[in-house]
Amino acid sequence: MNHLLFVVNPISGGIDKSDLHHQIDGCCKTHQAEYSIIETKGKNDKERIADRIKELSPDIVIACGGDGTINLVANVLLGKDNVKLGILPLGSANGLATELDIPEDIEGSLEIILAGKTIHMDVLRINKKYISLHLSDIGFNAALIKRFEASGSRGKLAYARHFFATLFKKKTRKYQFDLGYTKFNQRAEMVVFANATKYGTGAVVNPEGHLDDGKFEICIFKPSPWYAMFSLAYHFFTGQMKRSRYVSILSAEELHLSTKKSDILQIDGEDLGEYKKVHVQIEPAQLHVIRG
Ligand SMILES: Nc1ncnc2c1ncn2[C@@H]1O[C@H](COP(=O)(O)OP(=O)(O)OP(=O)(O)O)[C@@H](O)[C@H]1O
Repeated sequence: MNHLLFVVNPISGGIDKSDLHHQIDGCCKTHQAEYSIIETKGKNDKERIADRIKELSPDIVIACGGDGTINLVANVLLGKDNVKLGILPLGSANGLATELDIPEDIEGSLEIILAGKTIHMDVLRINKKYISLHLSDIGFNAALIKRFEASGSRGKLAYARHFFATLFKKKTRKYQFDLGYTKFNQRAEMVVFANATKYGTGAVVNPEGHLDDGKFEICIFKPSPWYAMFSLAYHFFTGQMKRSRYVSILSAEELHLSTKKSDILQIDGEDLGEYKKVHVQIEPAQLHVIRG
């Protein structure tokens, strides 16, 4: 019999989870699966989850929350091929769940978890410390995330307002790219380090990305006039970013990126502060992840 360990973030997405335990109980009974539940506290969670895994030896650990909760659980499961990572998307954006075709309804995602279709997913190691499972970037989008988070606002309208405010103040930086076999300089508004293909909004930044190909993509957004946002939006939402004259996409296994003036870095939706140097390295097949 499978043992499932649910890691529930009680505050993610601002979603009421009062019925979640009941739904988990119903679904696990139907599928004759044993289960345990642990709630995150926002402090020492990695250690508490690792202790529970040691104690229970679960077959699947399910991150119930947003991308931050998935990143937390993934950190504990790295390199453990015998424990699968499941996702119950209960965050505000749920970018990785969308990428893995996991629906946002609880019953639907539990069905997928119990069906057990998996991939061996790569992760990006950033500055030898953080892991990125989905999409990380330096520049425009990270500044937008920081601005939006600091405002404390929610919803699409507020997001659009902050998008335009960031757009009209956008900066460019001269970056040095060192991929080992080649080095070059390029001025850019944003550089994306992409394991996945699209943001939680559905905007496809990296149309040819794969979570399990042993590579990541560097998507370089070159300086553009403000009105280029119309053609960029078209390419984002039709999955044709490779055709944009303002964007270059390169495949890589390792990148040393540097700039003279620091800029904001975000990893899987979390603002990490400002950096002048970013080192990105692919770590292939680190997570055994359940997909739809
Ligand atoms: N019990 C808790 N109380 C307060 N904060 C918590 C608690 N448990 C986890 N956290 C915090 O929740 C954040 C992660 O939230 P997560 O990203 O999963 O959801 P979200 O932000 O609502 O969704 P998304 O990132 O997809 O927009 C982390 O910053 C973590 O420290």
